[in-house]
Amino acid sequence: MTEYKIALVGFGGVNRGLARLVAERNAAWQRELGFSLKIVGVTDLFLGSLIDRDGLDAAQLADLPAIKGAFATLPGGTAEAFNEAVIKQSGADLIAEATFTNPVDGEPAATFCRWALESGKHVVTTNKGPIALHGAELKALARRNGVAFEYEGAVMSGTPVIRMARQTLPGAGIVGFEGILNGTSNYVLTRMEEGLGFDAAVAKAQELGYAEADPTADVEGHDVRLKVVILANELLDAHLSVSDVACSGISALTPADLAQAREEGARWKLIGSAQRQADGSVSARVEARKLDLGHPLAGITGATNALAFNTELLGAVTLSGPGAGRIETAFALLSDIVALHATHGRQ
Ligand SMILES: NC(=O)c1ccc[n+]([C@@H]2O[C@H](COP(=O)([O-])OP(=O)(O)OC[C@H]3O[C@@H](n4cnc5c(N)ncnc54)[C@H](O)[C@@H]3O)[C@@H](O)[C@H]2O)c1
Ligand SMILES: N[C@@H](CCO)C(=O)O
Repeated sequence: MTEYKIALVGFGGVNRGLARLVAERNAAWQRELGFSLKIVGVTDLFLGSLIDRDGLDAAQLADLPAIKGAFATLPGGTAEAFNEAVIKQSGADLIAEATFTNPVDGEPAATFCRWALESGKHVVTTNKGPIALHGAELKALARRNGVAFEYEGAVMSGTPVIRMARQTLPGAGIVGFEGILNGTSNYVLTRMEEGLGFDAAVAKAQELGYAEADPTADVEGHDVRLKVVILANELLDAHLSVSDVACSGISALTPADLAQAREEGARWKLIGSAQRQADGSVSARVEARKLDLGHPLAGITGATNALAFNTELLGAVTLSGPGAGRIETAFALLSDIVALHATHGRQ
């Protein structure tokens, strides 16, 4: 039986969700997955940090009030976030990185990943910044250090889009994709169609844990742009940078635009897409599109995401599932740990 010692970096919705899952399901994981998790460290800019090599109480962590410096109220805790110490000195062999996505340079999350990988620790992350902006470097660093770097949750939360394509579509000839890749903006469009105002719908998405720390990234398409870069580079072997992807969002759409679309038998959706061109290059974009109601993506509502792969042998292969949410995204971290257990668990 394997016990992974895990440190949580960033303790917002996602890693708190993981702590909740550890509290409730560790015993079942031992039986069903062949491993359990022991949380030995946790650090957060707002809450502080805490290390216990013998293991922290996951239920107590999950229930901790979200007040500034809250870790200082627990034995051995501090109000300061000692990120480097938690990553390097907590005795963890696995780091779950879930701090804010920085769409400009991926920092400081990319540095957290480097610290962990250089110290021979596996990394699982839901943070799009390090992967979209430093993915090749971090994957190479993981390989050099003989550890895993997994990031399934960065694109469609718990819905296994990267692994599904990598494991089941080789040979099918993926030549492009288009999809709804942001739960918040799809939720906002759905609620606006029901009559809620834009600001109220964004506030509700924040309350439900779907939105980025700055929801501008959701509604202006910046979040989808990072996901399109990740998918195109992973699955189309593109070498795209964020600046290669033209991007616009949904903030200019009014209730009247949505109502007009309904009268025309259509719906507005924020679509991220990429396509291999005849010369072998890959072009990609993010934009609001008015889709006929018969389009497979037109019926995707709320925080659900969907992605249609365009393949040479199968035509369109479409996957849909939750695109955001605390527990849903914590599951993505678990799925990454299952994957690394399969590849590195017996070393
Ligand atoms: N919530 C979702 O549905 C979802 C889905 C997929 C991916 N993601 C990504 O996962 C990550 C975490 O999401 P979340 O919903 O938990 O976000 P969140 O805003 O709830 O939590 C992030 C936490 O990170 C902490 N943090 C920020 N900078 C830090 C730093 N420098 N050092 C230590 N702690 C720091 C913050 O204090 C906060 O508590 C984000 O990158 C997000 O884009 C979220
Ligand atoms: N804010 C993102 C989280 C998932 O990456 C969304 O709403 O899709």
